[in-house]
Amino acid sequence: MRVRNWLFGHFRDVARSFGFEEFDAPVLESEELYVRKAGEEITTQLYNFEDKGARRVALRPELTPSFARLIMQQGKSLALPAKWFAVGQCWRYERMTRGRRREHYQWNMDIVGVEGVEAEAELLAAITDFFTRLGITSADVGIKVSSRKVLQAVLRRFDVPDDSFAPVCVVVDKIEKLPREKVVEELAALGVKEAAIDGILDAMAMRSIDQLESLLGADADAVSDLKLLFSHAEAYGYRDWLVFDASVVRGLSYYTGVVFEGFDRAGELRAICGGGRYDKLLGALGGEDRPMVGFGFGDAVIMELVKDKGLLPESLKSGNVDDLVYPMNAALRPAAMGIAARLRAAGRSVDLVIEDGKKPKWAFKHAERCGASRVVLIGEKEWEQGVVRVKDLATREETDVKPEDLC
Ligand SMILES: OCc1cccc(Br)n1
Repeated sequence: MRVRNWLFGHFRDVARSFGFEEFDAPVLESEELYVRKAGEEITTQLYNFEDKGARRVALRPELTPSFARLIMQQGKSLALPAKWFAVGQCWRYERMTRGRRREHYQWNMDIVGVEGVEAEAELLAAITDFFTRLGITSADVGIKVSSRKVLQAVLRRFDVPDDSFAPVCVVVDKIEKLPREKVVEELAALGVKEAAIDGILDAMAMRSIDQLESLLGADADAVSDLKLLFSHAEAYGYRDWLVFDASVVRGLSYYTGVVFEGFDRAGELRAICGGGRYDKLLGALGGEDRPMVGFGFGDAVIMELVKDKGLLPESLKSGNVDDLVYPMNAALRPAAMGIAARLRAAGRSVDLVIEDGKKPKWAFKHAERCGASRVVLIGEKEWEQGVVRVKDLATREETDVKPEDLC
Protein backbone atom coordinates (compact mmCIF):
# COMPACT_ATOMS: atom_id res chain seq x y z
CA MET A 1 0.00 0.00 0.00
CA ARG A 2 2.94 2.38 0.65
CA VAL A 3 4.15 1.80 -2.92
CA ARG A 4 0.64 2.05 -4.37
CA ASN A 5 -0.09 5.29 -2.47
CA TRP A 6 3.22 6.72 -3.67
CA LEU A 7 2.42 5.84 -7.31
CA PHE A 8 -1.23 6.96 -7.18
CA GLY A 9 -0.13 10.10 -5.36
CA HIS A 10 1.92 11.03 -8.42
CA PHE A 11 -1.03 10.18 -10.71
CA ARG A 12 -3.20 12.55 -8.69
CA ASP A 13 -0.56 15.28 -8.39
CA VAL A 14 -0.17 15.38 -12.18
CA ALA A 15 -3.94 15.39 -12.74
CA ARG A 16 -4.27 18.31 -10.30
CA SER A 17 -1.41 20.21 -11.91
CA PHE A 18 -3.32 19.94 -15.22
CA GLY A 19 -6.59 21.14 -13.69
CA PHE A 20 -8.44 17.83 -14.15
CA GLU A 21 -11.52 16.83 -12.09
CA GLU A 22 -11.60 13.37 -10.51
CA PHE A 23 -14.49 11.01 -11.32
CA ASP A 24 -15.35 7.46 -10.30
CA ALA A 25 -17.63 4.82 -11.77
CA PRO A 26 -18.91 1.40 -10.67
CA VAL A 27 -16.45 -1.48 -11.11
CA LEU A 28 -19.51 -3.56 -12.14
CA GLU A 29 -21.20 -2.41 -15.37
CA SER A 30 -23.71 -3.84 -17.83
CA GLU A 31 -21.92 -6.26 -20.13
CA GLU A 32 -23.35 -4.45 -23.18
CA LEU A 33 -21.12 -1.45 -22.44
CA TYR A 34 -18.17 -3.58 -23.62
CA VAL A 35 -19.69 -5.75 -26.30
CA ARG A 36 -17.78 -4.77 -29.48
CA LYS A 37 -17.40 -6.80 -32.63
CA ALA A 38 -13.77 -6.00 -33.54
CA GLY A 39 -12.17 -9.00 -31.85
CA GLU A 40 -10.19 -6.97 -29.31
CA GLU A 41 -8.39 -8.96 -26.64
CA ILE A 42 -9.96 -6.75 -23.96
CA THR A 43 -13.46 -7.92 -24.94
CA THR A 44 -12.47 -11.57 -25.40
CA GLN A 45 -11.17 -11.52 -21.79
CA LEU A 46 -14.26 -9.86 -20.30
CA TYR A 47 -14.83 -10.84 -16.63
CA ASN A 48 -18.56 -11.18 -17.23
CA PHE A 49 -21.38 -13.18 -15.59
CA GLU A 50 -25.11 -13.29 -14.98
CA ASP A 51 -26.23 -11.83 -11.67
CA LYS A 52 -29.07 -13.05 -9.42
CA GLY A 53 -31.48 -10.81 -11.34
CA ALA A 54 -30.51 -12.55 -14.60
CA ARG A 55 -28.69 -9.38 -15.71
CA ARG A 56 -25.60 -9.76 -17.94
CA VAL A 57 -22.91 -7.81 -16.09
CA ALA A 58 -19.11 -7.46 -16.25
CA LEU A 59 -16.28 -6.24 -14.08
CA ARG A 60 -14.92 -3.29 -16.10
CA PRO A 61 -11.83 -4.11 -18.20
CA GLU A 62 -11.12 -0.39 -18.79
CA LEU A 63 -12.49 2.96 -17.64
CA THR A 64 -13.21 4.71 -20.97
CA PRO A 65 -16.70 3.25 -21.65
CA SER A 66 -17.82 4.17 -18.11
CA PHE A 67 -16.37 7.65 -18.64
CA ALA A 68 -18.26 7.95 -21.93
CA ARG A 69 -21.49 6.82 -20.22
CA LEU A 70 -21.09 9.44 -17.48
CA ILE A 71 -20.37 12.17 -20.06
CA MET A 72 -23.54 11.18 -21.97
CA GLN A 73 -25.54 11.36 -18.72
CA GLN A 74 -24.36 14.97 -18.24
CA GLY A 75 -26.12 15.88 -21.51
CA LYS A 76 -26.10 19.54 -22.55
CA SER A 77 -25.32 20.67 -18.99
CA LEU A 78 -21.71 19.57 -19.39
CA ALA A 79 -19.39 22.61 -19.63
CA LEU A 80 -16.80 21.99 -22.35
CA PRO A 81 -13.99 21.26 -22.54
CA ALA A 82 -14.38 18.68 -19.77
CA LYS A 83 -11.11 17.35 -18.32
CA TRP A 84 -11.66 14.35 -16.04
CA PHE A 85 -9.37 11.76 -14.48
CA ALA A 86 -9.77 8.57 -12.46
CA VAL A 87 -7.66 5.86 -10.89
CA GLY A 88 -9.69 2.67 -10.98
CA GLN A 89 -9.42 -1.09 -10.58
CA CYS A 90 -9.99 -2.99 -13.83
CA TRP A 91 -10.46 -6.71 -14.38
CA ARG A 92 -9.97 -9.34 -17.08
CA TYR A 93 -10.57 -13.08 -17.08
CA GLU A 94 -7.37 -14.86 -18.05
CA ARG A 95 -6.15 -18.39 -17.55
CA MET A 96 -3.98 -17.95 -14.41
CA THR A 97 -1.40 -20.31 -15.96
CA ARG A 98 -0.06 -17.30 -17.91
CA GLY A 99 1.03 -15.86 -14.55
CA ARG A 100 -0.52 -12.53 -15.43
CA ARG A 101 -2.77 -10.60 -13.06
CA ARG A 102 -6.55 -10.59 -13.44
CA GLU A 103 -6.84 -7.13 -11.87
CA HIS A 104 -4.84 -3.93 -12.10
CA TYR A 105 -5.32 -0.26 -11.40
CA GLN A 106 -5.40 2.19 -14.27
CA TRP A 107 -4.97 5.96 -14.27
CA ASN A 108 -7.08 7.64 -16.96
CA MET A 109 -7.05 11.25 -18.13
CA ASP A 110 -9.60 12.33 -20.75
CA ILE A 111 -10.55 15.59 -22.50
CA VAL A 112 -14.00 16.09 -24.10
CA GLY A 113 -14.86 18.83 -26.58
CA VAL A 114 -11.51 19.73 -28.20
CA GLU A 115 -11.24 19.01 -31.95
CA GLY A 116 -7.59 20.01 -32.31
CA VAL A 117 -4.44 18.06 -31.41
CA GLU A 118 -3.91 20.55 -28.57
CA ALA A 119 -5.86 18.01 -26.46
CA GLU A 120 -3.40 15.23 -27.36
CA ALA A 121 -0.52 17.63 -26.66
CA GLU A 122 -1.84 18.31 -23.12
CA LEU A 123 -2.23 14.58 -22.38
CA LEU A 124 1.27 13.80 -23.64
CA ALA A 125 2.56 16.62 -21.42
CA ALA A 126 0.82 15.00 -18.44
CA ILE A 127 2.40 11.62 -19.24
CA THR A 128 5.93 13.03 -19.60
CA ASP A 129 5.48 15.10 -16.42
CA PHE A 130 4.47 11.93 -14.60
CA PHE A 131 7.55 10.03 -15.79
CA THR A 132 9.76 12.99 -14.83
CA ARG A 133 8.29 13.09 -11.29
CA LEU A 134 9.35 9.44 -10.85
CA GLY A 135 12.89 10.14 -12.06
CA ILE A 136 12.34 8.48 -15.44
CA THR A 137 13.88 10.36 -18.39
CA SER A 138 13.46 10.38 -22.18
CA ALA A 139 16.60 8.24 -22.30
CA ASP A 140 14.71 5.50 -20.41
CA VAL A 141 11.29 5.83 -22.04
CA GLY A 142 9.85 7.12 -25.32
CA ILE A 143 6.33 7.66 -26.58
CA LYS A 144 5.49 6.27 -30.00
CA VAL A 145 2.99 8.53 -31.78
CA SER A 146 0.98 8.05 -34.95
CA SER A 147 -2.57 8.50 -36.21
CA ARG A 148 -5.16 5.98 -37.30
CA LYS A 149 -5.89 8.38 -40.14
CA VAL A 150 -2.76 6.93 -41.79
CA LEU A 151 -4.32 3.47 -41.93
CA GLN A 152 -7.69 4.95 -42.86
CA ALA A 153 -6.15 6.76 -45.87
CA VAL A 154 -4.34 3.58 -46.98
CA LEU A 155 -7.49 1.43 -46.67
CA ARG A 156 -9.46 3.98 -48.72
CA ARG A 157 -6.76 3.91 -51.43
CA PHE A 158 -7.31 0.16 -51.74
CA ASP A 159 -11.11 0.45 -51.50
CA VAL A 160 -11.23 -1.54 -48.27
CA PRO A 161 -14.74 -0.98 -46.87
CA ASP A 162 -14.92 1.41 -43.88
CA ASP A 163 -16.51 -1.19 -41.61
CA SER A 164 -13.27 -3.22 -41.88
CA PHE A 165 -11.31 -0.30 -40.36
CA ALA A 166 -11.70 -1.21 -36.65
CA PRO A 167 -11.03 -4.98 -37.07
CA VAL A 168 -8.02 -4.19 -39.32
CA CYS A 169 -6.65 -1.87 -36.59
CA VAL A 170 -6.97 -4.66 -34.01
CA VAL A 171 -4.91 -6.96 -36.26
CA VAL A 172 -2.34 -4.29 -37.18
CA ASP A 173 -1.84 -3.58 -33.45
CA LYS A 174 -0.31 -7.06 -33.23
CA ILE A 175 2.34 -6.34 -35.90
CA GLU A 176 5.20 -6.20 -33.36
CA LYS A 177 3.92 -9.26 -31.46
CA LEU A 178 3.08 -11.70 -34.30
CA PRO A 179 5.15 -13.03 -37.23
CA ARG A 180 4.39 -11.17 -40.49
CA GLU A 181 2.69 -14.19 -42.07
CA LYS A 182 0.26 -14.43 -39.14
CA VAL A 183 -0.67 -10.75 -39.55
CA VAL A 184 -1.12 -11.30 -43.30
CA GLU A 185 -3.28 -14.35 -42.59
CA GLU A 186 -5.50 -12.45 -40.13
CA LEU A 187 -5.90 -9.49 -42.53
CA ALA A 188 -6.79 -11.85 -45.37
CA ALA A 189 -9.33 -13.52 -43.07
CA LEU A 190 -10.97 -10.07 -42.76
CA GLY A 191 -11.35 -10.03 -46.52
CA VAL A 192 -8.49 -7.60 -47.18
CA LYS A 193 -7.02 -8.22 -50.63
CA GLU A 194 -3.32 -9.03 -51.06
CA ALA A 195 -2.42 -5.66 -52.67
CA ALA A 196 -4.08 -3.84 -49.79
CA ILE A 197 -2.25 -6.01 -47.25
CA ASP A 198 1.10 -5.12 -48.85
CA GLY A 199 0.08 -1.43 -48.91
CA ILE A 200 -0.87 -1.58 -45.24
CA LEU A 201 2.37 -3.30 -44.16
CA ASP A 202 4.50 -0.87 -46.23
CA ALA A 203 2.72 2.12 -44.70
CA MET A 204 3.04 0.69 -41.17
CA ALA A 205 6.82 0.41 -41.68
CA MET A 206 7.22 4.19 -41.96
CA ARG A 207 9.26 5.87 -39.24
CA SER A 208 9.33 9.53 -40.38
CA ILE A 209 6.69 12.14 -41.05
CA ASP A 210 8.53 13.06 -44.26
CA GLN A 211 7.98 9.47 -45.49
CA LEU A 212 4.34 9.83 -44.44
CA GLU A 213 4.04 13.10 -46.37
CA SER A 214 5.50 11.53 -49.51
CA LEU A 215 2.96 8.68 -49.21
CA LEU A 216 -0.16 10.69 -48.35
CA GLY A 217 0.64 14.24 -49.48
CA ALA A 218 1.17 17.37 -47.37
CA ASP A 219 -2.53 18.18 -47.07
CA ALA A 220 -3.51 14.78 -45.63
CA ASP A 221 -5.12 15.15 -42.16
CA ALA A 222 -2.71 12.63 -40.66
CA VAL A 223 0.29 14.65 -41.85
CA SER A 224 -0.98 18.06 -40.69
CA ASP A 225 -2.20 16.64 -37.34
CA LEU A 226 1.13 15.00 -36.57
CA LYS A 227 3.26 17.94 -37.73
CA LEU A 228 1.26 20.26 -35.46
CA LEU A 229 1.45 17.82 -32.54
CA PHE A 230 5.23 17.52 -32.83
CA SER A 231 5.56 21.31 -32.96
CA HIS A 232 3.43 21.59 -29.79
CA ALA A 233 5.76 19.05 -28.19
CA GLU A 234 8.66 21.45 -28.89
CA ALA A 235 6.71 24.27 -27.21
CA TYR A 236 6.09 22.17 -24.06
CA GLY A 237 9.67 20.92 -24.05
CA TYR A 238 8.96 17.18 -24.30
CA ARG A 239 9.75 16.71 -28.08
CA ASP A 240 12.67 14.36 -27.28
CA TRP A 241 10.23 11.87 -25.70
CA LEU A 242 8.31 11.45 -28.98
CA VAL A 243 8.97 8.98 -31.79
CA PHE A 244 6.80 8.85 -34.91
CA ASP A 245 6.00 5.17 -35.59
CA ALA A 246 3.29 4.40 -38.17
CA SER A 247 2.86 0.87 -36.79
CA VAL A 248 1.26 2.24 -33.61
CA VAL A 249 -2.52 1.84 -33.90
CA ARG A 250 -3.32 0.57 -30.36
CA GLY A 251 -5.61 -2.41 -29.78
CA LEU A 252 -8.88 -0.71 -28.81
CA SER A 253 -11.35 -0.55 -31.67
CA TYR A 254 -12.76 2.90 -30.91
CA TYR A 255 -9.70 5.06 -31.64
CA THR A 256 -10.18 7.34 -34.67
CA GLY A 257 -7.19 9.68 -34.83
CA VAL A 258 -3.88 10.30 -33.09
CA VAL A 259 -2.75 7.29 -31.01
CA PHE A 260 0.27 6.92 -28.76
CA GLU A 261 1.96 4.47 -26.42
CA GLY A 262 4.77 4.75 -23.87
CA PHE A 263 7.60 2.22 -24.25
CA ASP A 264 10.86 1.40 -22.48
CA ARG A 265 13.76 2.09 -24.87
CA ALA A 266 15.55 -1.07 -23.65
CA GLY A 267 12.64 -2.99 -25.22
CA GLU A 268 12.23 -5.38 -22.29
CA LEU A 269 8.69 -4.48 -21.20
CA ARG A 270 5.16 -4.37 -22.58
CA ALA A 271 3.64 -0.96 -23.40
CA ILE A 272 3.73 1.24 -20.27
CA CYS A 273 0.67 3.35 -21.15
CA GLY A 274 -1.39 4.21 -24.20
CA GLY A 275 -4.19 6.32 -25.55
CA GLY A 276 -5.55 8.37 -28.39
CA ARG A 277 -8.50 10.18 -29.95
CA TYR A 278 -11.88 8.44 -30.05
CA ASP A 279 -14.39 10.88 -31.60
CA LYS A 280 -17.10 8.30 -32.35
CA LEU A 281 -17.44 6.39 -29.07
CA LEU A 282 -20.44 8.35 -27.76
CA GLY A 283 -22.32 7.66 -31.02
CA ALA A 284 -21.42 3.97 -30.77
CA LEU A 285 -22.89 3.96 -27.24
CA GLY A 286 -26.14 5.54 -28.44
CA GLY A 287 -25.28 9.15 -27.63
CA GLU A 288 -24.33 12.20 -29.67
CA ASP A 289 -20.68 12.21 -30.85
CA ARG A 290 -18.26 14.62 -29.22
CA PRO A 291 -14.50 14.95 -29.73
CA MET A 292 -12.73 12.88 -27.03
CA VAL A 293 -9.11 12.05 -26.29
CA GLY A 294 -7.65 10.09 -23.40
CA PHE A 295 -5.11 7.63 -22.13
CA GLY A 296 -4.88 4.68 -19.77
CA PHE A 297 -1.83 4.09 -17.58
CA GLY A 298 -1.72 0.75 -15.75
CA ASP A 299 0.09 0.21 -12.43
CA ALA A 300 1.86 -3.03 -13.40
CA VAL A 301 4.42 -2.29 -16.14
CA ILE A 302 5.45 1.09 -14.64
CA MET A 303 6.24 -0.66 -11.35
CA GLU A 304 8.49 -3.15 -13.18
CA LEU A 305 10.34 -0.17 -14.70
CA VAL A 306 10.55 1.70 -11.36
CA LYS A 307 12.03 -1.39 -9.67
CA ASP A 308 14.43 -2.09 -12.57
CA LYS A 309 15.75 1.47 -12.26
CA GLY A 310 15.82 1.51 -8.46
CA LEU A 311 13.51 4.54 -8.33
CA LEU A 312 11.46 3.54 -5.28
CA PRO A 313 12.12 6.20 -2.59
CA GLU A 314 14.03 4.89 0.48
CA SER A 315 11.36 6.53 2.65
CA LEU A 316 8.88 3.85 1.56
CA LYS A 317 10.88 1.26 3.52
CA SER A 318 9.32 2.57 6.73
CA GLY A 319 6.02 4.12 7.77
CA ASN A 320 5.51 7.89 7.87
CA VAL A 321 4.69 8.52 11.53
CA ASP A 322 6.01 11.78 13.05
CA ASP A 323 6.11 10.92 16.77
CA LEU A 324 6.20 7.76 18.83
CA VAL A 325 4.69 8.51 22.26
CA TYR A 326 5.89 6.05 24.92
CA PRO A 327 4.81 5.96 28.59
CA MET A 328 7.55 4.40 30.73
CA ASN A 329 4.90 2.52 32.77
CA ALA A 330 1.15 1.84 32.84
CA ALA A 331 0.49 4.54 35.45
CA LEU A 332 1.75 7.15 32.97
CA ARG A 333 -0.56 5.95 30.15
CA PRO A 334 -3.26 8.64 30.77
CA ALA A 335 -0.55 11.30 30.54
CA ALA A 336 0.69 9.72 27.30
CA MET A 337 -2.85 9.73 25.90
CA GLY A 338 -3.13 13.44 26.63
CA ILE A 339 0.23 14.15 24.96
CA ALA A 340 -0.79 12.07 21.89
CA ALA A 341 -4.12 13.97 21.65
CA ARG A 342 -2.30 17.31 21.83
CA LEU A 343 0.19 16.30 19.08
CA ARG A 344 -2.56 14.92 16.81
CA ALA A 345 -4.62 18.10 17.25
CA ALA A 346 -1.56 19.98 16.01
CA GLY A 347 -1.51 17.76 12.87
CA ARG A 348 1.26 15.38 13.86
CA SER A 349 1.01 11.71 12.98
CA VAL A 350 1.39 9.89 16.31
CA ASP A 351 1.89 6.22 17.12
CA LEU A 352 0.93 5.83 20.81
CA VAL A 353 2.35 2.72 22.51
CA ILE A 354 -0.78 1.17 24.06
CA GLU A 355 0.56 -2.18 25.30
CA ASP A 356 2.03 -2.73 28.76
CA GLY A 357 5.52 -4.00 29.38
CA LYS A 358 7.24 -2.65 26.24
CA LYS A 359 10.89 -1.92 27.03
CA PRO A 360 12.62 1.29 25.77
CA LYS A 361 14.74 -0.87 23.41
CA TRP A 362 11.54 -2.10 21.73
CA ALA A 363 10.16 1.46 21.56
CA PHE A 364 13.23 2.78 19.70
CA LYS A 365 13.24 -0.19 17.31
CA HIS A 366 9.53 0.35 16.67
CA ALA A 367 10.14 4.08 16.09
CA GLU A 368 12.57 3.20 13.29
CA ARG A 369 10.07 0.75 11.75
CA CYS A 370 7.32 3.38 11.60
CA GLY A 371 9.70 6.09 10.36
CA ALA A 372 9.17 8.34 13.37
CA SER A 373 11.33 11.45 13.55
CA ARG A 374 10.89 11.77 17.35
CA VAL A 375 10.32 9.54 20.37
CA VAL A 376 8.38 11.32 23.15
CA LEU A 377 9.04 9.46 26.42
CA ILE A 378 6.72 10.05 29.38
CA GLY A 379 8.90 9.33 32.46
CA GLU A 380 7.84 9.49 36.14
CA LYS A 381 10.48 12.01 37.31
CA GLU A 382 10.13 14.26 34.23
CA TRP A 383 6.32 14.20 34.37
CA GLU A 384 6.43 15.30 38.03
CA GLN A 385 8.63 18.23 36.83
CA GLY A 386 6.02 19.05 34.16
CA VAL A 387 8.07 17.95 31.16
CA VAL A 388 8.45 15.02 28.77
CA ARG A 389 11.73 13.68 27.30
CA VAL A 390 11.99 14.16 23.50
CA LYS A 391 14.58 12.23 21.50
CA ASP A 392 15.21 13.54 17.98
CA LEU A 393 16.05 10.40 15.98
CA ALA A 394 17.99 12.33 13.33
CA THR A 395 20.30 14.30 15.66
CA ARG A 396 20.03 11.77 18.57
CA GLU A 397 19.61 14.87 20.80
CA GLU A 398 17.49 14.46 23.95
CA THR A 399 15.70 17.44 25.49
CA ASP A 400 13.08 17.93 28.22
CA VAL A 401 10.11 19.82 26.82
CA LYS A 402 6.92 21.22 28.34
CA PRO A 403 3.84 19.63 26.66
CA GLU A 404 2.73 23.04 25.35
CA ASP A 405 6.10 23.45 23.57
CA LEU A 406 6.02 20.07 21.82
CA CYS A 407 4.89 21.48 18.49
O1 LIG B 1 -4.38 -4.12 -19.72
C1 LIG B 1 -5.49 -4.87 -19.90
C2 LIG B 1 -6.03 -5.29 -18.57
C3 LIG B 1 -7.39 -5.11 -18.30
C4 LIG B 1 -7.86 -5.52 -17.07
C5 LIG B 1 -7.02 -6.11 -16.16
C6 LIG B 1 -5.68 -6.24 -16.50
BR1 LIG B 1 -4.50 -7.04 -15.28
N1 LIG B 1 -5.18 -5.84 -17.69
